[in-house]
Amino acid sequence: MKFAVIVFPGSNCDVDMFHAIKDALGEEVEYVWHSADNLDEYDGILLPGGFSYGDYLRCGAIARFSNVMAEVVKAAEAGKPVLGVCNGFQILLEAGLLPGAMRRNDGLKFICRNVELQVANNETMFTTSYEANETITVPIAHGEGNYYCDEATLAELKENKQIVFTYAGTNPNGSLEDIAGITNKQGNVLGMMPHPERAVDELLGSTDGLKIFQSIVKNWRETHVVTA
Ligand SMILES: NC(=O)CC[C@H](N)C(=O)O
Repeated sequence: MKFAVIVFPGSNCDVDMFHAIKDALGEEVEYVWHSADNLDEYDGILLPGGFSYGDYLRCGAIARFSNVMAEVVKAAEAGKPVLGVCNGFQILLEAGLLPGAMRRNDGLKFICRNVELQVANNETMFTTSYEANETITVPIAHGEGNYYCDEATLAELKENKQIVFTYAGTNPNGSLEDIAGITNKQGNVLGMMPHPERAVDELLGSTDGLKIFQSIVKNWRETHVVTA
C-alpha cells in the first residue's frame, strides 16, 4: 500500500507521519507538496499536523485552498482512506470533507500532553484492529481542538456512528460530547485531534496509535488484489 503525506507550508508533523508509515508500519510512503495536482498513484492520503500558513485566519482556513486539496477531495470521493491529524483534521473541516468546526481550546491555552481516548467505533476502516470501547493513550498538541457542530449534525454523527474517538476522563479542550475524532458519512475520511503517529513506538511512551495505520492496511488489503 502506498501512502502520501501531504506537506503544507508550516506542516511540522509530516516527518513523524512519514516515520510512522515507513519504519513502524513498514509500508511505502512519499512526501507530496501542497502544489501537487495528481494523487492517483497513492492508495491512502495523510494530512499531518502543524501550523499550515501560520494558523492565520483560522487553523486550516488557508491550506484548504491549496492546489492539492481538489485531489484530496477526489481521493475521498473515490473511497480511498484519508486521515487528517490535528491540523490535518482542521483542514478537512475547513474543506467541508468533515462536518462541524474547530474552536479555540477552553482556557485558550495550547495543550501538549498524553490523553486517554475511548475507541467509540471499532468498525471503521481505521479502527478494526482495536477492541470495542478500548481505552488508548495518545498525545495531543493543539490550541484549537474544541470541536463543535450544531444539534442536527450531532444527531447525524451519532446516527451514522461517525464519532470514532472520544476523550476518556478529562476533556482537555471543551469539545462537544468529548469528541476527539470523527469520520465522514461514508467512513473513509477520518479527522482526529490526537496524534497517532506520535504513539507508534515504546520509546515514544505508547504504541497505541499504530493500530490505526494497521487497520487501514488490513482493510485495504482485504478489498484489493495485491499482485506484488
Ligand atoms: N499539532 C497541530 O497540528 C496543531 C494544530 C494547530 N496549529 C493548533 O494549534 O490547533
